[in-house]
Amino acid sequence: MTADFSPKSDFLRALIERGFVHQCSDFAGLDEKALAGGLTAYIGFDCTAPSLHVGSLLPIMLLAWLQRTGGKPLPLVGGGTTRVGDPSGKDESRRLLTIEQIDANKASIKQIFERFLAFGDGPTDALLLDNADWLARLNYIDFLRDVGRHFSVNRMLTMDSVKLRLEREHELSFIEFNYMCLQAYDFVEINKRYGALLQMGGSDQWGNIVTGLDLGRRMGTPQLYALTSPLLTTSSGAKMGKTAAGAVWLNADMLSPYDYWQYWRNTEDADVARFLKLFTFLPMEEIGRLAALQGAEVNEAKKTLATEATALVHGRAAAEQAAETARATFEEGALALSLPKVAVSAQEIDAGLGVLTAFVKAGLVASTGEARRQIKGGGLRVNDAPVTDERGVLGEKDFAEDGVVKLSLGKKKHVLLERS
Ligand SMILES: Nc1ncnc2c1ncn2[C@@H]1O[C@H](COP(=O)(O)OP(=O)(O)OP(=O)(O)O)[C@@H](O)[C@H]1O
Ligand SMILES: N[C@@H](Cc1ccc(O)cc1)C(=O)O
Repeated sequence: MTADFSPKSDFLRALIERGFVHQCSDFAGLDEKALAGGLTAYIGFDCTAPSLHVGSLLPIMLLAWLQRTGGKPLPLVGGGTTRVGDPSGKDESRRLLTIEQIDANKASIKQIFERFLAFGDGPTDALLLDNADWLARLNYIDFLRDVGRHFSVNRMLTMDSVKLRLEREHELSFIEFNYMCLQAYDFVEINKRYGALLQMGGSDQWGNIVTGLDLGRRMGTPQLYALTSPLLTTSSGAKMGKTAAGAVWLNADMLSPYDYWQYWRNTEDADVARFLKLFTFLPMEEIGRLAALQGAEVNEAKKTLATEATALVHGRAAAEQAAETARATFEEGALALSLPKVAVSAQEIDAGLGVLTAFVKAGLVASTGEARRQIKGGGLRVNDAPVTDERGVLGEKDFAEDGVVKLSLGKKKHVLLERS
């Protein structure tokens, strides 16, 4: 769809070459607006959780690219729309959140935008909007008469968010059915208030966004534009942002910068180049060089991805700290595995290997008496934990996953007892 279009504007060029574009209502028209300068665009984020997750990074990066190429980004929190609940891409009705929950979520979501966008009063400075400012005050009858009359229910029934529920005979409540009207109205209102011509979002938002284009046409706005990004999955088909352990949150109090770094470090080989383009601002030439790395060197590219992506969300210092912790942990692990090993039979372990005997077997002390003396002086450790009980017994649990237990005398002498 984008293959035969060569953009003239820096904005669309960056978006297309980095893989951000799934659909656009009018490439040529939007390119012209972007080229003219001062393009204002908005993206909405509902406050359904206390933090955004890596799936929402894609829309945030769209806003960041707009600002970097001379446009004005308007991130919007859905203080109003979250009270209704978007059925797009959802098989089942959402649980309605209380207003207190929504406000708490909103407060903790907001901070993330400041990491990616420069806010202020200048022409390309970002402004944070909240649709509760206009939606919460709407009068039902006035809204139906002024706005509702422009919506065709026939057309609404053809939208994916509605059609999929109807086809599967899954419940779609009236409140959810209204959601697209509110998002469409937002677009018209944001055009009036801030001159936004473009709304972006993930591909699941297409129906809601083009409903806004339609409404704008009927309510006399200038031509509005829609652009969506692909909904990202990893090469193995998992939706980005969700892991078996839960979502990959952006707020540090919900996922530590170290775990966030590790998430990116564990990227599948086939995704590295794609993710470098989407989730870092590294120049394309640098990404080209990293993408060409082969074999074990791919790990270098993954580390760069992890550090750059973490720096954007948590700051450069936290990202470098995470990279350093990962390096140290890895090197200590490698070091441990190259320590001298002494075999102990499985029967001996299963019968209960006394801690004193274990240190004698390892050759770290000459006798159980010496072992006792060392314990009193705090000189012996098992798997880095000081031994305090001379009657202690080493069991299955002490032999870590790879079947070894690390015995240490003082700081420098280590032996691995290996189950054989
Ligand atoms: N994996 C993804 N790739 C691209 N965009 C995404 C992804 N996940 C979410 N988004 C986009 O981020 C915005 C917020 O999404 P939304 O509030 O639906 O969260 P969600 O995590 O997808 O929801 P849920 O997990 O409850 O199904 C939307 O514009 C959506 O299109
Ligand atoms: N519907 C969007 C959020 C949104 C809310 C209001 C808008 O005007 C635009 C977008 C989502 O669920 O992700």
